[in-house]
Amino acid sequence: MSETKKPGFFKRLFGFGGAEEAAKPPEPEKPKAAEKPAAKAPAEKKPAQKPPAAKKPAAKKPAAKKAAEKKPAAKSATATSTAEKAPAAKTPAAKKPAAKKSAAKPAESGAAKTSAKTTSTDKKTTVAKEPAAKKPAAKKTAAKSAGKPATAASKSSKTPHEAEGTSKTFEPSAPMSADEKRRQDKKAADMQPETPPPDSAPVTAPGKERPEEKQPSRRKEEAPEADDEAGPASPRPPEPDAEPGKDDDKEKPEKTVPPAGPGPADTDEEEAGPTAPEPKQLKTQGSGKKKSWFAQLREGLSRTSNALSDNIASVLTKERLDEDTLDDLEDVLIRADLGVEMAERVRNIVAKNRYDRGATAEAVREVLGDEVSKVLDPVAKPFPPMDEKPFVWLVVGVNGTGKTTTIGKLAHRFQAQGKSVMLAAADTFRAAAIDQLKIWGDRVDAQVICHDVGSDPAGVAYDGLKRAQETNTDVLLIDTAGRLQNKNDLMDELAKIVRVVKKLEEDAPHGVLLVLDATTGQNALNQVELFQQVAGVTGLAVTKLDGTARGGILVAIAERFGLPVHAIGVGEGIDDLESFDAEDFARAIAGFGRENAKAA
Ligand SMILES: Nc1nc2c(ncn2[C@@H]2O[C@H](COP(=O)(O)OP(=O)(O)OP(=O)(O)O)[C@@H](O)[C@H]2O)c(=O)[nH]1
Repeated sequence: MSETKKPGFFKRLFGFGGAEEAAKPPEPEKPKAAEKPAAKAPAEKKPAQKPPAAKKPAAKKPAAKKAAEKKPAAKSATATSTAEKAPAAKTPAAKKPAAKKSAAKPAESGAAKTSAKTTSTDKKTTVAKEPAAKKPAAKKTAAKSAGKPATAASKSSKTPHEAEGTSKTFEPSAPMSADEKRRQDKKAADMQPETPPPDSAPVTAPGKERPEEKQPSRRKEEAPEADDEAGPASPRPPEPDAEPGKDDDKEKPEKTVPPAGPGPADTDEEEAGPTAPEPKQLKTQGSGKKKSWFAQLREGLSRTSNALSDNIASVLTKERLDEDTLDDLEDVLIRADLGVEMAERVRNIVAKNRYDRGATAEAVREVLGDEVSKVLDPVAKPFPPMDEKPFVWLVVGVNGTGKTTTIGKLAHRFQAQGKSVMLAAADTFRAAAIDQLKIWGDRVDAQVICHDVGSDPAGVAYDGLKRAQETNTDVLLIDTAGRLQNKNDLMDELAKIVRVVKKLEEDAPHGVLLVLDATTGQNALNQVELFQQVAGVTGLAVTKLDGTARGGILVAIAERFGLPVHAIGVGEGIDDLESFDAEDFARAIAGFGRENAKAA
């Protein structure tokens, strides 16, 4: 594979977020402190940390609790325009000879790639790749929302471009001589690598709000076996303004990767037609020295843990703990998205054990680490064995959370376990989404089943499963769109996919993986709730834990829903998907190094 740059490069080069970071409003939570010294296991380890485990936290501050739990008002679905009915002016992919492309060219334009794809099992189905050969491979508080990260309003009011702060053009202000002009042009050209081309799709933090988009023309196309289903798929609504995952709670853009793939804010892509996005810059597997898992996690969560550690230290200024200090501590924990239950528990333990003596920040972090670990331990579960063949994963989630990327990473991971993998592009909303999956298919050398943009997602899922059965493929990963206008549309679409695949395989889908973006903070809780209702989620993958200050949300999710967390995303690279280790995560978030680690 020829992924050229590591995605983390720009991130590390610019710090988290680069230009975007600079452009965003200051976060209250962070007096930027140097990273805490790692691995400081307190000498007197875990003093009497045996809290009455299920002890109901003191019934104090009910109002506060409510306030904190109150969800950031999910925006109501407001988009009004109706789906366009323009018949897609596409020509069904003609049967083309198999032209398996080298996966080593991710940088090729997707359009070119697309045209080179092998096609056609069925009329409209495009098989983007020959079957991949098996390759063993390699409350009062939230209340304090005033103090809450300057998230919401200020951010959401930004246009993508404002938020990105990236588009730079070079315009001479006055007529210039030819020489000057040449010099200017050269200068501009020299800067190009660091500056996204002005006409490239802006890449912003996923899930960001974007202006209303034009609906891609949608051809009515039904799943082959779905005609007797609940009628044609409801016409696609326009891009909603009010998706569960993209409102005020969204953390500021974490990063801007210069030439980037189809981020969620790629406003122009729909209109631009099926032009493949620039491939994301992936961390090439095996290239460079890969950090240990814990080091990567610790680094990724450093924003969360640094902010938390600093804030904990800042409230523990008195010699003795008093109620005010404990309240402040609780607030700090709630603001870190850890959840009210966790915050209260830690508060109570600290109060119980340390009240008369005062508490050090380190001791509090010890308590926190232990408690977080207890909550996460039961949900840290690897992927199931996937004995069924093909094992069908329906991958769901709000747009921009990292579904497609996670699918690519998973394909790579499953292949490394000796499984053959097929991908189905049932996110037919955007051409770019389909192309993005194809690019991933190329990278991991997996067959991609796709139809045209605007076609019926259930049809794609059906064809994907059929093809996976025919080719004896081990795992089928179905990408879906999460950009539906409202819950009913979402429910209809996902329900139809499920009905249709069940016609071929009664037990399918065998797993429903919800991909959550950790940077969305509390909104992730709403998303779990919604997708649990509409799709029966069986497990979670939590992405973008690298560089977010809101990693605590995973704890709140675990505490509230108890759903298995199969994997976490800690970067954009193909290898940046890790199994979830509760203790490692707990220690990283509490700002400790890992004892006995060969890590770091
Ligand atoms: N830093 C970081 N970025 C990630 C991670 N996972 C995905 N991304 C990036 O998030 C952006 C959105 O990812 P996608 O895979 O396109 O998300 P999606 O849910 O498929 O989006 P739609 O196709 O719009 O529904 C891309 O720029 C990814 O590279 C992660 O774990 N860490």
